Amino acid sequence: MIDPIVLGLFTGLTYGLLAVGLVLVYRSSRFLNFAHGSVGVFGAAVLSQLVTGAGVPYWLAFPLAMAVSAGVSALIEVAVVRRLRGRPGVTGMIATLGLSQFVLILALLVSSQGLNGLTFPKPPGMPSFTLGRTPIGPAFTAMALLAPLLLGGLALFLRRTRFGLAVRAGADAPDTAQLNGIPAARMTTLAWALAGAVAAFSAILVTPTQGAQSIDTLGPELLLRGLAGAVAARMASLPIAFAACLAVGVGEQALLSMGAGRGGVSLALALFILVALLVQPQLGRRDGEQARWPRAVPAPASRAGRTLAGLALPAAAGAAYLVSNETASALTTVAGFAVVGLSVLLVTGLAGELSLGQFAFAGIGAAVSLHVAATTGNFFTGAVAGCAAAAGSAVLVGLPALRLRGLALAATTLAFALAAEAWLLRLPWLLGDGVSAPKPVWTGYALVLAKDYYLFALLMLVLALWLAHRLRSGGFGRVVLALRDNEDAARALGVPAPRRKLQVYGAAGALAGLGGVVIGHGQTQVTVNSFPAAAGIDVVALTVVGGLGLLGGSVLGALLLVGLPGLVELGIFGQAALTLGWLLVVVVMPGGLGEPLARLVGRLSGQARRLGAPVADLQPPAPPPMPAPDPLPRRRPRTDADPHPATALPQPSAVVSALPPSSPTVAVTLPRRTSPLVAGPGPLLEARGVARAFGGVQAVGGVDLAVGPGEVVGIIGPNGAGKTTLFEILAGFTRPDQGQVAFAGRDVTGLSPQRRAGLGLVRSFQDARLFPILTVRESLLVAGERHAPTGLLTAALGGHGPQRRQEALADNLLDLFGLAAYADRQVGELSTGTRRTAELACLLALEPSLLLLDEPSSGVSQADGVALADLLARVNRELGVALLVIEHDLPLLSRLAGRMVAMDAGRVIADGTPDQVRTHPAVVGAYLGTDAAAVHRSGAPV
Ligand SMILES: Nc1ncnc2c1ncn2[C@@H]1O[C@H](COP(=O)(O)OP(=O)(O)OP(=O)(O)O)[C@@H](O)[C@H]1O
Repeated sequence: MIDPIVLGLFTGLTYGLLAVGLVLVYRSSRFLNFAHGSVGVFGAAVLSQLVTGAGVPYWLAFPLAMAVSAGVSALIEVAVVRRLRGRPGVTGMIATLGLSQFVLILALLVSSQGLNGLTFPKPPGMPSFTLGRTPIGPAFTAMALLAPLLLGGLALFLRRTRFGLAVRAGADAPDTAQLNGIPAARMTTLAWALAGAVAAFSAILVTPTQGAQSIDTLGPELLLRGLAGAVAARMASLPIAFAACLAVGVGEQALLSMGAGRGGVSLALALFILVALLVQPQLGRRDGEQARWPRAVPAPASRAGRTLAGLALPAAAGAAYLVSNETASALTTVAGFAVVGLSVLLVTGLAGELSLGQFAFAGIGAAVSLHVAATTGNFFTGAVAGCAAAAGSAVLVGLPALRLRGLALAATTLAFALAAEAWLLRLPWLLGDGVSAPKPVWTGYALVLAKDYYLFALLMLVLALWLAHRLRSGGFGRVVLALRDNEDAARALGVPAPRRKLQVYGAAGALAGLGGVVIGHGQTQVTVNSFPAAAGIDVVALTVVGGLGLLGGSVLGALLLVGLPGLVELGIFGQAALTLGWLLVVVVMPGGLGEPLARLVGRLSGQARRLGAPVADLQPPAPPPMPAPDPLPRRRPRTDADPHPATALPQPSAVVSALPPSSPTVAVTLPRRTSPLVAGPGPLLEARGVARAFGGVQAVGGVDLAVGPGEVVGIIGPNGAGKTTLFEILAGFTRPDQGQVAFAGRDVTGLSPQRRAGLGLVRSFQDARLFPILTVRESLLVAGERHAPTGLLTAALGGHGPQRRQEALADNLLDLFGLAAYADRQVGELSTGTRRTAELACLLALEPSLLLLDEPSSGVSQADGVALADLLARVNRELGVALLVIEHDLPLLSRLAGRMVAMDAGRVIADGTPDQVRTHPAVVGAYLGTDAAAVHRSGAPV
């Protein structure tokens, strides 16, 4: 037993150092650096070259190599990571995946004989001995002696020195650090440099312990072990990350000594990471990221892309008759990768998540298809079973993904991909030691020749393109985009987020399975090597390079990244150039290569059309007047020195709104309800003793509140009183620690926000962000999903029924709310006033019985605020909708509400008519300060 523990502790030291670097980088840049291990390997290659090539003494070469890795890591931060700021976190992770490959190739160029553990320099002067039965070599001894020194030094540096404190401050709160004169950007670079040096340290000492294994073992597998410790430490605490890695090392050796093999270890690691992530779901959040995703390629360009595809298809089919069988095989692989790439297009391009496991699903699809086809003698039954198995696996992996997002999903799927390669796919009922592949038979003709099979692969690619197009372009794609853009807003509009996400993962899994079928049946004998974990990274890379917003992107990417090396012998320099090329595309071309290409074709075909078009057709339609975009509203800061919170601050009058302040009641016609208002015994909404604490803060502490049918109730209270948290509880976004919420006589405490929205309990948001990249019309179509949902199958098969009903509803609302001029504007471009109008139109599309409105006047001009209040009053009067309104603007609220509730420190302190509440001593004391005059200045109700 002593042996695994000793060995485990030694290897754990290495993993621990990797984890320390990962945490440092994560804390400074908020994303997972997949290149971390490779940067260390590069340092090891430099050391090897210095010592064996240039004869530099080992202990001089050691710090030099660490310094080189520090420099490389810092360079990555400056040249790549910094440029990606403001882009979705997924892009950053993809870029570091590319960097990882590129730096590994550079390491091979530096140390051309590779990093063979047997020939790699060992630290001189370090003792060797035997512990139990375990021989401890000089590298292990150096690790045991130097790792604590390095860690101690790092801890002292971070805790005690001015630089170290600045690094931590810059990493934890960059904005505040910047305000305090700390150059946060430089500190981030320093954190990256430190991480790079630590990575080199561990790679230099671990390589001599790796026997004859190659550089690959220092890739994703080693990274995964460091990652396991890092996620156990919530990507935050360096000591916990290090300690967890020691445990990982011991666990790994224990499993190996029990004969679990590499597969068992990979499986255990995957489960460890999954559990570590699930018990701390805050890591799953997007870390406050409001990703700025580029809009999909505009319609004319994508039309041009389709024209291009229309021309390319006959050419690709014709190629079958011109090329050799060998080339046809290579092209078949391109088609297979392109099909798997389409699944990435759905998961990453549409849903905005990074899955590194798509190729593992392809492997599962292939394995099942091969077995079923062989058993039934029918290829098509096999293919369908393969796609279904891949879809099922994707849904299973996607289940935890409902809670894990961003970095967490990437980490889980990487772990899954590695476990699939090392264990799952090796199971005898999947690929085992290899399965022979039956060929499809087409009307009695077996597609045995590579050229024939290539044509079949092409057909499958067209089918996959058609399916992906259907899923992306209709209501289904729109809903998924809405979820990516603003999940809370989508759920508030009744979108069933978990079901929709599982559907995307499932559909993407089926496409990946189809790709696997194409690749698998194209070979004679299929082994795990046909579906390596690294291909999961390649397939993401090729889709991003081709263009995530473009259907043909994965085809273009596959041609370049799979076709080129498959058809031309590139050599190591060629590989390096190709990897650098795709990396550059990821960094500088957010739309990939496909977008400019499609635009070019669009321009050319536009010019061609213009040459033959009558002059009148060439006049572009006049654009609607463009409102000045204003920044998202911020909460009005309130301090003790601001005793007039009830007086609305004058807002910039330049804000153009769809609500003309002078005649709001004329401009908007309210939609008629098609469903009756819900009602039940007693009040419409009733909260009983609801409480919620965050850590030590009791945000809501036992609130009772009732709102009757058709009633308008205002909620006031100083900042931090717990108003928004109460709303979150009422709408279902936050679970109360105690208490119940009933709506229309039904206990809804356990219901999701979307279920409550479906019942008629609908909320708005303080920032009215809605869906920044969707247009106003598209947002209304998403709201229309409540009455006419788009089913997955309907979407895949191209049914238009729900779309037509949604369009009729959207057109009606656009007219009624005077929003027609903005229909095709992206919501993110609109002024706050217009956005609020659009949000209200979306909310009313749901035909609510009760609207929860969170500071509806925030960020709009005073005049627009008055107009908005009048409109809300009409919503209440004409439609019978009850309103519960949080508002700091007391005069505005007084126009609207017949009853007011005041909160302070999480409790209701007054409840009554506006007059009663405003003059209530507790309200005066808590909300307006002790100055009674302030109450009068704040505006008496009219
Ligand atoms: N997710 C959270 N995690 C930790 N603390 C939270 C969280 N949400 C709210 N709080 C804390 O709970 C308290 C109540 O916050 P809440 O936003 O509900 O107040 P509020 O009355 O809506 O304030 P405001 O007028 O500024 O919107 C505050 O101290 C806040 O910092």
